[in-house]
Amino acid sequence: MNQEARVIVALDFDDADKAMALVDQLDPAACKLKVGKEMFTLFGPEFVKSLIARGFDIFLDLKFHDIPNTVAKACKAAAEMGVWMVNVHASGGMEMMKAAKNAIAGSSHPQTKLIAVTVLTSMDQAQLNDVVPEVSPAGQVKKLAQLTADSGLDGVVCSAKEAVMLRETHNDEFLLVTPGIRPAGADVGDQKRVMTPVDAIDAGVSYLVMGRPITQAENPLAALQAVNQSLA
Ligand SMILES: O=C(O)c1cc(=O)[nH]c(=O)n1[C@@H]1O[C@H](COP(=O)(O)O)[C@@H](O)[C@H]1O
Repeated sequence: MNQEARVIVALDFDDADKAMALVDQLDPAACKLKVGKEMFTLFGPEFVKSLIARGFDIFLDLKFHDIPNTVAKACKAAAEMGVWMVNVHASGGMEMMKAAKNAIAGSSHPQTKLIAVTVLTSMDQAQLNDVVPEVSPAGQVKKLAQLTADSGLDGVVCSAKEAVMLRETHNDEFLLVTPGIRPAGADVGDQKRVMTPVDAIDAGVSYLVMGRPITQAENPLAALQAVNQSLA
């Protein structure tokens, strides 16, 4: 594969051996990997470092959301682990995002990308309005993406449904990383704002985050290959 891998496989396992059995089948040229709250809480930095040692780009998805000083220090620690990408919640505000960005820039691994979560892909209008009244998911994503760009971050996590709208104001340098990706006919699970891989890339998405459609497939490698072929 000559093109950079666009699929980020979400390793959401409660068992490191099961995760490694999957990783053993995967090629760093064909996908990147995401380590989230479950696996990081269970297996920590050593697990992340073992994946980096195998040549994978790692998105450390811990969605930091705290006061600026705390988030900045957490992001610096993540960058110094050698991860490719780390994230915070955009709703933490500009001061928090700028502090995080500056901390990474001053770390020993300043190339680590920093992106911000806008509105979780598991939220629909009703759930969002329980938290923030009288806004649509698209409206809230637009506002938080602008705040993220103004804070100097590398991009956002959003749903692919918002990609076309965001590409009207943000060029390709601004990364759109989208979970909630489901091949046609796949089980949606708890995701609400979903799209197929091909439609997402056509809409201007930079990277597709895919968990269960690959990790829970009977043949995960074949599932990943089918996605990559559909994008070729
Ligand atoms: O930041 C994320 O990665 C994320 C943000 C978001 O809005 N929605 C979302 O599903 N995610 C993550 O993306 C992955 C999606 O997994 P699947 O629904 O199994 O494909 C999970 O690891 C989630 O934690």
